Amino acid sequence: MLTVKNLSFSYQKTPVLKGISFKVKQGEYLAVIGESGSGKSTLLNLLFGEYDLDKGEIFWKDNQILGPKYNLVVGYDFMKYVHQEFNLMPFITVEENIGKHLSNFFKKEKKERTAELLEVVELTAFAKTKVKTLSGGQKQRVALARALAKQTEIILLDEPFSHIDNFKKQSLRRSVFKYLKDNNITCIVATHDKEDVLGFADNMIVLHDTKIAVNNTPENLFKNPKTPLIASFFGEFNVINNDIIYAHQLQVVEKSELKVIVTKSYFKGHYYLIEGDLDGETVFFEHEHKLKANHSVYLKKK
Ligand SMILES: Nc1ncnc2c1ncn2[C@@H]1O[C@H](COP(=O)(O)OP(=O)(O)OP(=O)(O)O)[C@@H](O)[C@H]1O
Repeated sequence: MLTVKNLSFSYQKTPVLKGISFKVKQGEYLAVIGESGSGKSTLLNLLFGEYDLDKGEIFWKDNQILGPKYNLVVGYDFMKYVHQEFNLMPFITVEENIGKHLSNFFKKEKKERTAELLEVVELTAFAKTKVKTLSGGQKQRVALARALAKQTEIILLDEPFSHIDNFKKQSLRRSVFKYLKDNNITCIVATHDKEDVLGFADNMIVLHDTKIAVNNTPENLFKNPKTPLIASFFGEFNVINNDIIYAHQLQVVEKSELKVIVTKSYFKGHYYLIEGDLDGETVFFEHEHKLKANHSVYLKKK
């Protein structure tokens, strides 16, 4: 269990995080979301022991995570951290980078483990390629595999798929999160992307204004977003009569009290996102066809 108790931290005078408390069980995945600058990376840095806390405590099982004031070397054997900068060795190959911290004493194990991780991050074809010639997304995958190479109990990932192209992203996510679950590795992921969360995370916390605004399952937060900030993480939404309504929850009907003048249709693949005007306010809803601008339609919540 990871236990964070009443954590507060500031780089200078202004507090970045205040009174943060949460728990993550072994093998669970906690997503940390929040607007840019809300302190997601700072929280991961603190969990890793990179800074000293102003207040509070962090424990992994019985081990207290302490900052540089108490530790000569930052980090613990049971924890790995993949930063936004990957810190790879550019002049050696992908497989050498992944196996960098694995003992040469167990050559066969090292080879097998490296091969397994190359498969997890879908880079088997690049095993012998020098890292300096890789793209940003490929480097990100090497960094992930390297962090997983040595047995770890907990892994911290900061925007882990941000550099990966859309062709690869979905299968890579499935592969990495499956690996983490299968190996009972606790994982804390800071992300802007709902696709990193939905279908994978056990819980998510939303950082806002130095605090945890909510801590709940993605499903509960999606179905019942208490604030526009939470709803905005999941998709386009409207506030109509103080009610938060996602664009996909509105349908066009013959007649209703919500008369909307269409302003624009955006092609989204299997549907169109329609922008309209409802008594001077912009409203978004989904529709299977493109709608003509300036036409009026009536909307109803599904
Ligand atoms: N090394 C630092 N020194 C001083 N202030 C910092 C430092 N790193 C971050 N900050 C400040 O702390 C606040 C939180 O930053 P942080 O990087 O944790 O946010 P974030 O939620 O991860 O943002 P993003 O989503 O843009 O990565 C910001 O106001 C930022 O300017």
